Amino acid sequence: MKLYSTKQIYKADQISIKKEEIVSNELMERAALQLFNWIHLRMQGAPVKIHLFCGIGNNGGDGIALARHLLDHGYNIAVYVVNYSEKRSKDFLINLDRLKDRKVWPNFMDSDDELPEINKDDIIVDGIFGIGLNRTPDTWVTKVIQHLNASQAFILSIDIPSGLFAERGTEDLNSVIRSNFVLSFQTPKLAFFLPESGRFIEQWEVLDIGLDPDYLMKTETDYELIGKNEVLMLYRPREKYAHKGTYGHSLIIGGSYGKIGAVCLTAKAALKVGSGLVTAFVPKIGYTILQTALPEIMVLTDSENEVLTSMQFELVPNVIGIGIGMGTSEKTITAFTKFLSSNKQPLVIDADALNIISNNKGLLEQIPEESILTPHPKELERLIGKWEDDFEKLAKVKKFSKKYKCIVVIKGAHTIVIKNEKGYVNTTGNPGMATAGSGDVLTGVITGLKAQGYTPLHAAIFGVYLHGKAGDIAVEKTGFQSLIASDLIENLGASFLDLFKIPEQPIVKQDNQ
Ligand SMILES: NC(=O)C1=CN([C@@H]2O[C@H](COP(=O)(O)OP(=O)(O)OC[C@H]3O[C@@H](n4cnc5c(N)ncnc54)[C@H](OP(=O)(O)O)[C@@H]3O)[C@@H](O)[C@H]2O)[C@H](O)CC1
Ligand SMILES: [K+]
Repeated sequence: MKLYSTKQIYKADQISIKKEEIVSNELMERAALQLFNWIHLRMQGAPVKIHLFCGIGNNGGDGIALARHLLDHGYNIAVYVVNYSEKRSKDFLINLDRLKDRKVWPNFMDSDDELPEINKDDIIVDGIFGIGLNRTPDTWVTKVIQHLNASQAFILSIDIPSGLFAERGTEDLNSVIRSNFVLSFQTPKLAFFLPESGRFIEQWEVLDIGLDPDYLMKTETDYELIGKNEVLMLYRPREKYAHKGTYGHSLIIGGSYGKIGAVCLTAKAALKVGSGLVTAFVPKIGYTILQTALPEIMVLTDSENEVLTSMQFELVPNVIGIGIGMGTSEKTITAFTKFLSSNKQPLVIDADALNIISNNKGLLEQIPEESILTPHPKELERLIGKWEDDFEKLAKVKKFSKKYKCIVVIKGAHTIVIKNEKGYVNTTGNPGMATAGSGDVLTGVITGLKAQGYTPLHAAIFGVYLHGKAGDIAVEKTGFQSLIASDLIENLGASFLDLFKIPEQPIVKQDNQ
């Protein structure tokens, strides 16, 4: 699913209005009707108090128009206008008049002296600010927002939680509505998926307000949301006459005393996603462990017992996953530096390999084009430096990806894969996956996919999705706390199978049955 920017949404509005020869408040009416239908379907006329807090722009206009539909259907409403500016939008005013025609006068709030009482069993509709927010709200508006947050009532936000910037960092996090549900028009906003802003959104859904399909289809976006439909297009079916050589050879380089388990996880994950052959290159101490734990793989060893001191081998793998549990001893740093100067194979670079590179940025010039880097937040910071907010982080990673011609996997609740100017936001995964070895498994998954012939970008996007899905399937059986990295590996098969599951259809009973 494409994630359109606010600029693109405003443009889509203009094009739709022109093409369909409609006036702009018809779009607002569509938005309000969609909101109403969503609420009505769930509430079925229940006499719960609904407080609608509306700003003076089009987000507020949506709220005022929604209030009219709720009123017409007998809902118990109270309408407030958070009067933060004199510049009321045209469509807000049209809808305010329509409401007044029904003898409803909203409560105009100009300060926080007049905060209304809200019960925890009431519902709040949040239409104070939408995507037009362009500066931090005034102190009194922030106090209103805090009052709503403190009420414990269910908060339904229109388009975006009020106070949250859709495309830049929010300076004052106290001025943001904590939404239980966001109904977002036409596209979810990028802010919903980033660690600092995503926490304000419990759930979201997109409402289609029929913006020009032609424009939406043709328009390229900077970000895409990756779900099942997107990865199904990437899936490469197996051929009947294939043999193990068809699906490539993954080499996993890593391990040190006490960290051979990490290599076990990576190597096994590479096998489990279908790499034809997997070889691990580890210090001698890993030999028996790997041969015992994973009879399906081959093992090469360094001359040293506890750390890697040379990374030389004769085989020619299709891809190398490197860094897992490797440590950063002097000898390993020297070996890794030498390896980079002669290596021509595609790389998936993780953990200590990233840390070594962070300490010697010149090494970045030596990584092959289209290598995949898989840093967690701390590793990323060592690599690109500190950032002010999540949006600056994304901008910095894009620049980094372009400069070093690599793909960066920014690990997090919504892992984002960046290649040049474009970002792919993953939708699978859960907090149970914040556990030891989860990243080692991801490195194995991406390496194993790359070995089979997926392009580096597709291996990264698909790998991140499968890894998260395996976690979602596993957590159903283990719960968040008990999920461990091995559970992810065990569920990679189920994660593939899930791609082809047909969603269950609701059973519709006929009258004569
Ligand atoms: N295609 C769609 O998705 C449609 C969306 N709709 C809804 O429209 C809003 C966006 O509406 P807009 O009027 O552009 O913006 P807002 O309602 O978010 O804000 C109104 C104005 O408030 C001013 N502003 C911004 N920040 C502040 C602040 N901190 N304090 C005070 N005032 C502020 C700003 O105007 P200025 O000229 O003063 O800068 C805003 O313009 C979208 O979210 C949807 O809900 C349409 O209804 C249908 C199509
Ligand atoms: K809002």
